[in-house]
Amino acid sequence: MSHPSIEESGTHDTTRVDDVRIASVRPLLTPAVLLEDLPAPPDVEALVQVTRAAIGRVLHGSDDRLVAVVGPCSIHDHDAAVAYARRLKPLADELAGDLLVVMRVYFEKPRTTVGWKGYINDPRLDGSFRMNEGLRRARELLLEISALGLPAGTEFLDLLSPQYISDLIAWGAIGARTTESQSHRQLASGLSCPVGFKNGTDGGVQVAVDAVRAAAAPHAFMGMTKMGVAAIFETRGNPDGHVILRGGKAPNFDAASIEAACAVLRAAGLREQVLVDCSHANSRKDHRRQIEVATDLGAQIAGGERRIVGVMVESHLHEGRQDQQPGHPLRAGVSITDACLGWHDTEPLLRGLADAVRRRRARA
Ligand SMILES: O=C[C@H](O)[C@H](O)COP(=O)(O)O
Ligand SMILES: C=C(OP(=O)(O)O)C(=O)O
Repeated sequence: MSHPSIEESGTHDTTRVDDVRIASVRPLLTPAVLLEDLPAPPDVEALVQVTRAAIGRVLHGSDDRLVAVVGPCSIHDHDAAVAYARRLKPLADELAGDLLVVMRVYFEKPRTTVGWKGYINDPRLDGSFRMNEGLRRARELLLEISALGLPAGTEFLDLLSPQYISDLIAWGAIGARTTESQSHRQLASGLSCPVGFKNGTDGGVQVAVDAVRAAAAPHAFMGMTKMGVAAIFETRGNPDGHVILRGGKAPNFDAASIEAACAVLRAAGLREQVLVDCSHANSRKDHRRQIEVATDLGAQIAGGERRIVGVMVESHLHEGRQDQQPGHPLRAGVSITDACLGWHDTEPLLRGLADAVRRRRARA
């Protein structure tokens, strides 16, 4: 039997029994240092607070607008993200009577197997994993987008990263691959923003409904304080959890699927409401199908469906996606993860949804 060489085994000390598969440990800056360097100005804090409260009112039925979480699948380029935000902001203002627009500012990507895990994990896109730089750049971007007056939403994937950025987040998501995770439900129970839970990748809605229930309850769990110290956190529970339908083995945005999801919520004694992701398995990963999904949702909303409280759209400056290839510069404003709608299709899509909300209101 051949044994790996000492070099291959990742440690030079063959007597070790702990950390034998840890290749290196590097220092991580503390949240307190980053927040001191890049504090949230009062106007940004106010934007975050006002938006969280407004989303809460939508979820609790006293605001009849539709939450629209719109933006790139993932952030990889600061300037392109700011350029996108500059386009979205005037439209968000124009449609603000009908849509509560939150920009998708996703820094952490859960992968089916392996792949680039996002701007915080690897901001230089080259496997150098400069996470201190990633956290700093993420916070800088959130501050810049918020300073435009546009609130941000993100997926919380890592359990420590919220300490660095969550004060700048108006709406959060727990993804399809982590909705069933106790750790993520505990995290959500202590987050200050409304949190949507995706249905499972197989389409299972029960796990997301269970997550809403779990996150509404208080929990005690281990975490890290802003000063970077291990701590036991005791949470109050998050009353603003909700389900996000993202499709699974089949899409689940049609009226029958909305009813089926609401039946599961009803059985659990929860608010009958869903935010519908036009992308992922609902678009069968074809970005252009998001238009069909949004059109169908618009028809349901215009027909009086009040249980659709929000939509999610993956959209960038330009449509489609691109692979990173050594020696080939990336095209600006094009996704490097899932394919996105371009801006030219996003604008009419949002106008159509706003019109649907107006028609629903007129019926009421
Ligand atoms: O939203 C992004 C992707 O769908 C998700 O992160 C999974 O990506 P992958 O299947 O390409 O790994
Ligand atoms: C990863 C995402 O979605 P899901 O968890 O539904 O796959 C996403 O919204 O970026």
